[in-house]
Formats: sequence, C-alpha cells, structure tokens
Amino acid sequence: MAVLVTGGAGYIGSHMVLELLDAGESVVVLDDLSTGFRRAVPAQAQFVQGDMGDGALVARTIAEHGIDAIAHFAARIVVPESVSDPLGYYLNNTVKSRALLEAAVKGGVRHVIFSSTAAVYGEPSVNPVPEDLPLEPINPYGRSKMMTEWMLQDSARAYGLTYVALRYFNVAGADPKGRSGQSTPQATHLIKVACQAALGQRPYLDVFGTDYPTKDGSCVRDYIQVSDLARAHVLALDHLRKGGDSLTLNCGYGQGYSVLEVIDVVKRVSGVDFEVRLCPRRPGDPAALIAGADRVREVLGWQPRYQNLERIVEQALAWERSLAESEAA
Ligand SMILES: NC(=O)c1ccc[n+]([C@@H]2O[C@H](COP(=O)([O-])OP(=O)(O)OC[C@H]3O[C@@H](n4cnc5c(N)ncnc54)[C@H](O)[C@@H]3O)[C@@H](O)[C@H]2O)c1
Ligand SMILES: O=c1ccn([C@@H]2O[C@H](COP(=O)(O)OP(=O)(O)O[C@H]3O[C@H](CO)[C@H](O)[C@H](O)[C@H]3O)[C@@H](O)[C@H]2O)c(=O)[nH]1
Repeated sequence: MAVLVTGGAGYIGSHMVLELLDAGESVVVLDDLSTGFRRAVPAQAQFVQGDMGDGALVARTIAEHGIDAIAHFAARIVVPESVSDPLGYYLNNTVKSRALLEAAVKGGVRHVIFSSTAAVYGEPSVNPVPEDLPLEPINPYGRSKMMTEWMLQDSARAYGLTYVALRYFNVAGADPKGRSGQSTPQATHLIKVACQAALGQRPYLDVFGTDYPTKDGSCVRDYIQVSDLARAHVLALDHLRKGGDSLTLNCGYGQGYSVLEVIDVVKRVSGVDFEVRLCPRRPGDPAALIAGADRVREVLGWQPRYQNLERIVEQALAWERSLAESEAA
C-alpha cells in the first residue's frame, strides 16, 4: 500500500510527505512542478513529474505503486489570479480533479483526502465559522474547490470511495526540523511577506485595509501551523482506513489574529522594526475568518503541537533565512 500525494512538491504537500514518511508510509508524489520544487521532495519518496489531469499517467502510477489512498493537494491557489483567469482555475482545480478522481475510481483507490479552503465560505455571516454554514464562495478559486468537494460527495455515494475534505484557514510556518517551508518567491501570504520585510528582502510591508469592523480595523485570520495541518491529514487517512465515514472538517485553531497583531509579533520575534504602510483594502478580503475548530479535534482526536504565533513566526523566519543562504551559496 502506498499513498499518492498530488502537489507533494508544493508548500503544504511537502509537509504532508514528511509527516507520512515519519509515520512509516510509502509515498509517491505526483507534481508538474508548476509552482512546486523538485528539491522539496525527500529522497525516500518516489517522484513522478506530470499532470494530475493526465488520466493514463495517473492510472499507471496507481497500478504500479499499489496506491490505496490519494492526498490531493495539487491546485492553483492565488485568489486574484483566479479572478483574472477563471477558466484556467476551473481547468486545473476542477476539471483535472475530475480526471484524477476518475482514474482513482477506475484504479480501485479507496480513500481521498482533499485540500479544500475557507474560501468556500466566502464572507461568512458568523465567526467562528461552522462547517455546516451554506457555501457562498465569492471568487473562482473558492468555487473551483467547492465543485471538487461536490464531486467527492457524489463519487462517494456512487462508487463507494470515502473521503475527508479539509477546509484550511490560513496556513503558515515551516517544518520544525527545517526540512521544508514556503518556497514560492512571489508568495503573497502575510506571514511570509512580513518575514521577508524583516530580513530586508522587501523594502516595506503593505497593510491592506485599516477600516474593517474588527478589533483594530485590520483583517482577522486564523493561522494554522503547516505540520499541525499535515498531521490532521494523516489522522484523516487513519480514520478512513479504519472504515470511518466521509467527513468535511475545518482546519484552524479557532483563534483570530489581526494583520497588525501579526506584524507586531514578526517585529518582536525578528527584532527588526521594518516599514509598514497603511493601504486601502485589497478587493475580495473578508473582514474576519476564524475556524469553528471543534469537529476536527473531536472526530479525529487531532491535538495541535504548534498553536503559538511566536513559534510559527520563528519557523517562518528560520525558513526564509535558510532559503536566502541556499540562494547565496
Ligand atoms: N496556502 C494556503 O494558505 C492554503 C489555504 C487553503 C487551501 N490551500 C490548498 O492547499 C493546497 C496546497 O497549497 P500550497 O500552499 O501548498 O500551494 P503550492 O502552490 O505550494 O502547491 C501546489 C502544488 O501543486 C502542483 N500542481 C499544480 N497543478 C498541478 C497539476 N495539474 N498536476 C500536478 N501538480 C500540480 C504545483 O506544482 C505545486 O507543487 C492547494 O490545493 C490549496 O488550494 C492552501
Ligand atoms: O502583504 C500583505 C499580505 C496580506 N495582507 C493581509 O493579511 C491577511 C491574510 O492574507 P493572506 O494573503 O496571507 O491570506 P488570505 O486570507 O487572503 O488567503 C488564504 O486563505 C484563503 C482562505 O480564505 C485561501 O485559501 C488562500 O489560498 C490563502 O492564502 C489579509 O487580510 C490580507 O489583506 C496584508 O495586509 N499585507
């Protein structure tokens, strides 16, 4: 038995690969390296370079490696890009997920763990956000993911596979052992960008919006550490392999930090008072997104290990430093 990790050369997928290998699993990564990195895949994992939409390749990979479960991370993930290129997003995230699922069903794969997102909720009317809130995504990225959740639901009913859809809130930090982290040079994620500003790799940091109805006017988010998140996937896989039902679970800590609070923590941990510019709102940002986070703990017995923003920022800073050193070498 082996686990196929699509998008395993990317930020979150590479942490899943580490978590699976640490748990003694056999791992095969399928990635087209469109935003991922070959060096992010450890030597103990098998690597197949290719497109998850290539049904013949996926079928061959499933058969050759005896795949019983797929952890499906591969996607395009930049919300504004999804607004300017919706058909590109529906192709990669929805149409190619359909091809992957078809090959999985035909190849007898029993379980799928899917990377969904808080973006399926759009601008939620309540916070913390419960999983049963009606889905009202406000951009093509969120819609592309919602449709894949639907395909999984329908496929589970029709073909008997079981799945866990995990709706991530804001993912941050890096492997505590320094083996992986967020490597995308143009990443737009707040904690990554703030760390780059602290290390002098960016001249300043923009704060997008200071007039939101929140504690200090800036947006509030729930930042979950990436290895804690990967651990939830491993528990989800155990749950399914033991015959557990299909599930949809939020992944967050249920704790919100404002953009200005995050910046304070990055300044304190780094010891650098970098320049911060207060800017107008960024289109499409909901004021607050905090996970209703009880279900993942109750159903999977998930216990976070790194629920501490200082620690998450320390990891992100350490990763940025190691990236800068490897680029300089
Ligand atoms: N980063 C976040 O905060 C966040 C939040 C919610 C959900 N997610 C979801 O988590 C998943 C992983 O995101 P990430 O932050 O690691 O992004 P990432 O860009 O680092 O990783 C995506 C990986 O998928 C690969 N890929 C893309 N299209 C492919 C295709 N057609 N065939 C094969 N490989 C392909 C890329 O090369 C890359 O390695 C995505 O599904 C994303 O929607 C991320
Ligand atoms: O330079 C920056 C970067 C971000 N922000 C703010 O910081 C908050 C967090 O922004 P991120 O870009 O880090 O994350 P998002 O909340 O926009 O998006 C994340 O969560 C979404 C789910 O809602 C999607 O899944 C998406 O892929 C994932 O990156 C937002 O209020 C944003 O406006 C800034 O002020 N300045």
